[in-house]
Amino acid sequence: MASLRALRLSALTRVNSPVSRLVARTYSTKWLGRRLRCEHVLDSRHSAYQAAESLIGLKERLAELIPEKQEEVKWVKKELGAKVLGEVTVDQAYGGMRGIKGMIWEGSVLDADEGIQFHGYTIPDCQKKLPAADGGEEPLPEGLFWLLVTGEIPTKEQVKLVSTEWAARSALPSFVEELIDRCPNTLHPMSQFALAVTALQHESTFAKAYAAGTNKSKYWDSTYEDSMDLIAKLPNIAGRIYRNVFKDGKVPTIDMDKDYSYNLSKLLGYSDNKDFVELIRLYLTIHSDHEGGNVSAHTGIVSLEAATFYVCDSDSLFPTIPQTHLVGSALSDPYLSFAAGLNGLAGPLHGLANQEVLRWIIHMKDELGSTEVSDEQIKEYIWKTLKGGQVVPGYGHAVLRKTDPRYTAQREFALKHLPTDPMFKLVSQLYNIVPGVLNEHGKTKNPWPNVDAHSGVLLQYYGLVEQDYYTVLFGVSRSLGVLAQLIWDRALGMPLERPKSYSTAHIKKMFANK
Ligand SMILES: CC(=O)SCCNC(=O)CCNC(=O)[C@H](O)C(C)(C)COP(=O)(O)OP(=O)(O)OC[C@H]1O[C@@H](n2cnc3c(N)ncnc32)[C@H](O)[C@@H]1OP(=O)(O)O
Ligand SMILES: O=C([O-])CC(=O)C(=O)O
Repeated sequence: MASLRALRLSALTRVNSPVSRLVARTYSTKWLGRRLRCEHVLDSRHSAYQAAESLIGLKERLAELIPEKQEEVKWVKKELGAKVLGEVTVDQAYGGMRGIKGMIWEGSVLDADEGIQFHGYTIPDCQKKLPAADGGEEPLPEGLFWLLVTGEIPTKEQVKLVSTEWAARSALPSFVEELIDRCPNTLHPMSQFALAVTALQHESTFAKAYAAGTNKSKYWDSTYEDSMDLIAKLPNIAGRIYRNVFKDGKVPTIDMDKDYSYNLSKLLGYSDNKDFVELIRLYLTIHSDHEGGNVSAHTGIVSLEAATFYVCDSDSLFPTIPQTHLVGSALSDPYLSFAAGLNGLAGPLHGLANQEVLRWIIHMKDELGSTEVSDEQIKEYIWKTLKGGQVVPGYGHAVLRKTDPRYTAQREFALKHLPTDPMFKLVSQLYNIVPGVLNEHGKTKNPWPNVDAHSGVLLQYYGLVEQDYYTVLFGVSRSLGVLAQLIWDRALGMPLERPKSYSTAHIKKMFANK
């Protein structure tokens, strides 16, 4: 067996292209010795890798881009470093730092009216340009990850390489499987998710490289390796949690020939339904990244550029961006950083809103006795929520001021695949009513729906009805955005984040005579 393996490896290595070297290295150092499953991969993939000989793989392309980007950033800092990005008021310091421009995030930029753009590509652009699976229409999230990392639209073959590599890296260490299996079913799936990701830190290439005294110019390499491993392992973590908490605890195996979304669907138990798999491809693409200031991104992984801020009405410098724990900037490895981000995503004002939305709608349906309800009944239900001092989940946004294009993409999916579903009709009815009520209420700056207002109704249509699980899927997707950025943070040598904070007493003192 060993000599057969060695033969196959040397055959791969003889194909002297960057891609085959990458694949050979991946198998030889990480997987081959450990997983018999890789035997099958080598058998079935060998010819594919030879055919892919002329392809540039993701890591090779990244390595080409890093020096260019480093030069670009050097130029921007030299030429534009003294420019002022904005002012900071005391209100903003108390107000969750809304509107403060204090971070660099390469993968995406959010426009209040247009929504998210990934390296300038809108969601409809991505749906048109990113490769889809054979027979499918929705973009493959592998392609979106490529776009986030490189700023370029990959070819179908390049996307296939990423799918293959993620499948090959997907196995979990047995102690992580056992850890998940030992969680009580009553522990929220998001807590199990963060726990498992933290435990995977045991495998961190970055942590080992750092401990071994690696030169910091090489940090991006081990950060890339960890990020690819971590993303690859998420379906096995997410699937295991779902099967343990809600099903029979039996976890299907990854199919080495299939794409990431198919495999996630398979591990959940829904891959027989091709429309569900398409939904997951869309879901993982659109939830991936939302620039740098959202809670999951800036908790876990952030890069702060040295911008200058002033307090309005004051000549005293106020360089304060009092943020929470910006774990990645402390050179915590990708596992620790992403686990921190997941804990932020698990909050009901952020990613947990998707479970809250479906719960709120089901509660409304139960209270009103049917999905056939009048607009007046819905209005009353919304007012009851507001008068109870609660938020209407799925509506409002810290930055967006129009309907979230991620909502629109999911609505279009529903119009195509489940136009007559009673719950979808209810979601559509809410879309026509909630903004008016929120406007009348008069507090919310953005009365329009966000991404979470739609995702649950799609998942429940295909039988994935366990709302408490939904944010785990969001977390799997968010890994793509935040880890792409973390790789760049290390490639660009972004510093430890440490903004300034003040106490209320200090602020009063600062402005006592002004
Ligand atoms: C993937 C995502 O994270 S998308 C967001 C998911 N979260 C939700 O859907 C939860 C419901 N929405 C909200 O709570 C908010 O709109 C947030 C948290 C998303 C944004 O918060 P903010 O930027 O503070 O919103 P905004 O500036 O409009 O808030 C002003 C007031 O309106 C209230 N408000 C905002 N949205 C809503 C809402 N959907 N229902 C009721 N009240 C709301 C705020 O609670 C705030 O009240 P306060 O002055 O008593 O504190
Ligand atoms: O941008 C935000 O603040 C919240 C959000 O929609 C996301 O993170 O996807």
